[in-house]
Amino acid sequence: MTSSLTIKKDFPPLKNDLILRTLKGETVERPPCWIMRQAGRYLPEYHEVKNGRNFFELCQDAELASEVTLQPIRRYEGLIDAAIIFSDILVIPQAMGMNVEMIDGRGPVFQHPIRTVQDIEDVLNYEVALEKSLLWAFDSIRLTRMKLNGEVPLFGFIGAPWTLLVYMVEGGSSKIFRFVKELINTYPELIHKLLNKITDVAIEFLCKQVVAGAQLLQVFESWGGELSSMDFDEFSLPYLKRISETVPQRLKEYGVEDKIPMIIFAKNSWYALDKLCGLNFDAVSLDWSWDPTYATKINNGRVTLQGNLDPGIIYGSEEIISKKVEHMITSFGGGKRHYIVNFGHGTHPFMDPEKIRFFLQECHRIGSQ
Ligand SMILES: Cc1c2[nH]c(c1CCC(=O)O)Cc1[nH]c(c(CCC(=O)O)c1C)Cc1[nH]c(c(CCC(=O)O)c1C)Cc1[nH]c(c(C)c1CCC(=O)O)C2
Repeated sequence: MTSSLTIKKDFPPLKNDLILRTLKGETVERPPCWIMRQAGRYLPEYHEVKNGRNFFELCQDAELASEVTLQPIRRYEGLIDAAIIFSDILVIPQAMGMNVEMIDGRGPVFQHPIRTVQDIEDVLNYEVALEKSLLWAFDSIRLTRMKLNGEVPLFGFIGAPWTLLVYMVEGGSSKIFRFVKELINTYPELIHKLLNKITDVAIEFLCKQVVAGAQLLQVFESWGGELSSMDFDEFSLPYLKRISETVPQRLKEYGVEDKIPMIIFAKNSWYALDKLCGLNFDAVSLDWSWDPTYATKINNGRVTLQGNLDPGIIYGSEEIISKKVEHMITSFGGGKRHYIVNFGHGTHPFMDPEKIRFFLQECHRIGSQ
């Protein structure tokens, strides 16, 4: 078995570095394009590979996970400028000793969610061994880098600490966030200890994904918008800040020479945009609640912006897709600098892959003008 600690230097040379150049702040020929959840259930070839398997079983099989990662890159040949490793944000809670299953039609389900002080203490006392529990993730990244053959760079990712806490406490998806709100408003100090531990694991996991071969990183704060502005400052922002500052330092200690770009996606956290642009991330990904012109003004050239059309446009007509792509790209300043095309959130299982192709083609056409 390969050791996850050694940096492999003989991956195939990168042929498309558009997204990396953009993230360095360079002026480029057109905006790079990728899509959150670009692999998965809307693709018939995904179901063929999944073939009734359990979701986490699929993630943990390097051969199959790398195949699924490559599917959108192959299908939309030349239209997508980055791959994202096929895995899930919930692998961190798993590595922290929690049992999570993915139930079809229901989403993630935790066997024993954190509900009491004792539950928190148990997780705090759990000894995390990433190289053992997530060895499959590093193997999967390494194999995917080989199979990508330098076509496009590969993203590693994590869920941000607050979003992971939500899942660990609610035990799955939620609408009212009753249990996590109860805990943060009853035992804030203990919750901070837990968020700090999740952050430590998240930092380590991001760095080890890079050591295994990830060339850029995205942090998903999908439940950011469930916090008030004041609570975001307390329960999300400090941990995002620590991740953005510590990962580059730790990577140097790991012997990684290249600067690894990092993107933060904090969904519905509109009140935090100015603060997010001031952290040490290279890009901020926006959901569709943002007017690109206003976001560009607030950013004021500090970072690259990514996003942000409502993925729901894919259910619409080609004429309207074109119109909205045009509006998006021009409002982000034409797309030749500091801009990456994406949706404001992930694809849905019901989307027509050919409509997504049309969207990507239009982004190329309009972004090249
Ligand atoms: C919140 C979150 C999760 N996982 C993720 C997030 C952050 C992004 C977001 O906000 O959507 C991140 C994620 N999940 C998945 C990826 C793989 C790479 C890619 O984007 O193509 C990524 C980057 C695969 C997946 N993760 C999941 C699937 C579907 C599982 C299946 O095939 O049955 C996939 C392809 C399952 C998952 N995973 C999660 C939920 C809530 C669910 C169930 C709901 C749903 O089905 O959308 C947690």
